[in-house]
Formats: sequence, C-alpha cells, structure tokens
Amino acid sequence: MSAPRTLYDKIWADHLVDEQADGTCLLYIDRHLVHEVTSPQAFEGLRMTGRKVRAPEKTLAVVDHNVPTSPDRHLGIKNEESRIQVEQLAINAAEFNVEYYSENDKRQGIVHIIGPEQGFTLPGMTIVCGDSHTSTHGAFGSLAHGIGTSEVEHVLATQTLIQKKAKNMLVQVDGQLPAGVTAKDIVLAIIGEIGTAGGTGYVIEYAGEAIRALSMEGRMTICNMSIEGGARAGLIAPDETTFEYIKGKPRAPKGEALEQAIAYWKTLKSDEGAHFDRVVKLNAAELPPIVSWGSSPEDVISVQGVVPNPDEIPEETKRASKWRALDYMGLKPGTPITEINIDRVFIGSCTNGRIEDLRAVAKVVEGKTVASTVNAMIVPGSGLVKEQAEQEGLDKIFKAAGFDWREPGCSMCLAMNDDRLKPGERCASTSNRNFEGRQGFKGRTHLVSPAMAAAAAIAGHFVDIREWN
Ligand SMILES: CC(C)[C@H](C(=O)O)[C@@H](O)C(=O)O
Ligand code: SF4
Repeated sequence: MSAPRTLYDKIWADHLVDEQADGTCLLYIDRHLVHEVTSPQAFEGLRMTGRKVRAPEKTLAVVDHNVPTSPDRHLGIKNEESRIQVEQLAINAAEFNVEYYSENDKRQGIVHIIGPEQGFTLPGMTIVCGDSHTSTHGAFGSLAHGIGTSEVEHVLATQTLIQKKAKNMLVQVDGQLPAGVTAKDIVLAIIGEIGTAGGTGYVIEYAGEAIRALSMEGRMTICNMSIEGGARAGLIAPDETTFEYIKGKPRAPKGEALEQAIAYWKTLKSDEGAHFDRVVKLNAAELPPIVSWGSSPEDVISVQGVVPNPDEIPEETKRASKWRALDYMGLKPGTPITEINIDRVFIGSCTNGRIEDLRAVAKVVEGKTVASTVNAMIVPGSGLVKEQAEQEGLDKIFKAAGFDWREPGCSMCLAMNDDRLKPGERCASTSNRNFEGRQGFKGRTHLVSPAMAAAAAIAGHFVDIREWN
C-alpha cells in the first residue's frame, strides 16, 4: 500500500513530467488563462524567438483589468496605456490563434469568473494565469495558481511550468454558518487567524462541514483569497455540488465523457490519514460578519467590534505598521465599527462578482434607497453574470435603490480604469485587497461580504447584517 496522499499530492504527481535531485520539477499545465496586463511581453518573447503557442486549445484570453465599465465602452478606451494593453491582447490572440473574448463579447469578464463559467476550469487540472487570484479555480479541486510574465511565456511555449512542491496545509472549517455570515467572512476570519504570511510555502486545502455546505460561488470566494493568506494555492475536493455546477457548461465534457470524468473526479480527495504539515481549525458557527479596518487583509474584526488599539501589540515593527494603517485609514482606536461612515460602495471583483453575490445584494436592498451620502456601484463579474442578473430582474432592484449598474470587469477592485476612489474616500468593498492606494490614490478600503456592503450602502455606515430588516 502506498502512503496516504493529500489532494494536492495527487494532482501534483499526476502532472509531474520531470523531477531533479534538488526538487526542481517540471509540471504539465492543463489550462492557461491570459489577460491583457501580464501577457504582452510573453507574446513578444514568442515573436522574437519565432515560437508558437504550444496548445492554443488549452489557452483562453480575455480583457478585464483595463476595460471601462461604463455603458459607452464600445466607443473605446481614453487612457492610452490601458487602450494599448487591450488592443495588444486582441492582436496577440489573433496572431497566436488563441480564443479571445473582447470587451464586446458577452462571455467577457474577469478572468477568474469566466474560466469556471465556460467549463474551462475542471477538477484535477493544473491551471495557471499571470494573475495572483488564479487560486480561485482551486474551488473545483484543481491546482491553480498565479505565475509571472516570464512563466506565462514559458507556459505559452511549452505547456509546462518549472515549480518546486509546496507544503500541505489543512484549514478545517466545522460547524454551520449563522444566517448573514458568508464565505467571505470565513476567508477573512482565516486570514485574520493565520496572517498574510501564514500560508507562505503552503498549498491550502479547505475542508469541513461549513466548506462542504457552500455553493461553488462561495467556494470560489474562499479559494480566491488564499493568496491574501500568503498561500501558493487553495483547493477544495470536488463533490456533487461541483459536478452539478459543471454540467452543461460550454466546454465541460458531456454524456458518456462526463460520466467518465465524474468517476475520476470522485477520486480527487485527500486520503484518510494523509499528512498535513500544518492544520488550522475554525468553527463556522461562531463567526460574525467581518469588516477589515486597516491596510492589510489580516486587519479584520467583527462588525460588533471596535477599531483595535495598536499599542496593545507587543512587537514594535508590527505596532508601528498598524498605527500607520490607522492613520492612513483615518480611524481612531476604540471606534465602534458600526459608527464608521462610508462614502462609496463597490460590489464586484473575482472575489464577489458572481450571480449568488448579486442575489444576496438584491435581497438586502430591495425596496430600499442608497444613503444620500453614498455613491454605490455594482459591477458584474462577467457578461454572463450580467445577463443572468438582468433575467432575474436584479438590475431593476439595484437601479431603483440608486445603485450604478455597470459593465463587467475588474473595475474598482484595483482602479486600473476610471472607477476609482478619490483621496480620503472610504469604501465598503467586496473585493480582496485593501492595500494603500489599491482602489485609488489615498482611497480607504474596508473589505466585507456582499450583503454587508449592500447594507452599508443603504445605512451610510457599517451595520450588522444579522440585525437587518
Ligand atoms: C494585474 C495583476 C497582475 C494583479 C494580480 O496578479 O493579482 C491583479 O489582478 C490584482 O488583483 O492585483
Ligand atoms: S477582480 Fe481584482 S483581484 Fe480579481 S483579477 Fe481583477 S484586479 Fe485582480
């Protein structure tokens, strides 16, 4: 009998092409997603060396970071740098024979939303993209992670990647989530617990009753933010929820092929007794809705809490950095979170821009009005999410409440287009990063779940969604 293995061990072994004595490995890559920001030099590299894309059918390109989200975006992009990146991807995709979704294609959207939507992302695969949040795809029980531009070139040319194996971490989330508490709160709580460096050198497997109970959307939210916890990737073993989601997706296997695939996918789980180098446990039943207060995703607290006092941190460098964060955020220790007023709300991103997120928002805001002091926008994660939301009439609910309903893209998650905070503006955001300047120069970001962002838009300040009516 061979030793029990983790899911990560299994996918790794199944894709190993070569292993050197020092542990340097060559991995076969099943899927390569490409966006306009990290691919131009990679294609240029191929062009200069006269090489082709090795497996165009395993490569999918889309524009997302730089695209405007205004209704008139088909008129073109004003910012030159953004325009060039977008135009260049169209040129590169055509020249190298790679399927490409332009900003005028209904299938366009954030790269990590369209992969699963198209059935391009499937269990057991190795999936890469020149983007850190590629970890999202791990929700399907695939090994998915971000790569740098030179690696993008390597994968385009060879369909392989040079890697060293990471360690195994298990994050076990038991218990049942209380009403109003979501996948976003789980992952923010995990990062609060392990810190932004806690996952360094690991691939995390999320397991436990609370994870099993999540929809695919919720699982993607969790895996998405693995990178904020420092991990190389995050994954969740596939199950019936996964198979149901995949069935009928454009590129998913069908009929007999699907049955065979599912039989294989069912083997994709960690063996009983498999060794994890680190185990973290959390009880979902005890989790509150969570709000970030600082400039790192580990700076999190319960909505019922107060802004912490950095003076209570024994370690000097950390103390100083958390004071700086409070200064940047314009917050004072001891302020109740529910007394923090906000100026902007951003609902979207590859963390929370899927249909389930928009449904959660609609439920909170239906029949209500955005506070007069707040400017709130909703950016669907893809054209298909937008279409689905409109079919369900969610757009009408949003517009009636005073939300701005936009075209799909990364948008104010990172402010590479015109959607950005003004200096000093405070935003309740469903995205994943709250670094200084992330949503605009001197902008202040609070990371929350979609329902919490929606409620804050109506109230004008954070509220405990559990008490919402
Ligand atoms: C632009 C891209 C390289 C970047 C990333 O890798 O994550 C972006 O998507 C982000 O979220 O900061
Ligand atoms: S939505 Fe945000 S986090 Fe996701 S890929 Fe785009 S910029 Fe990166």
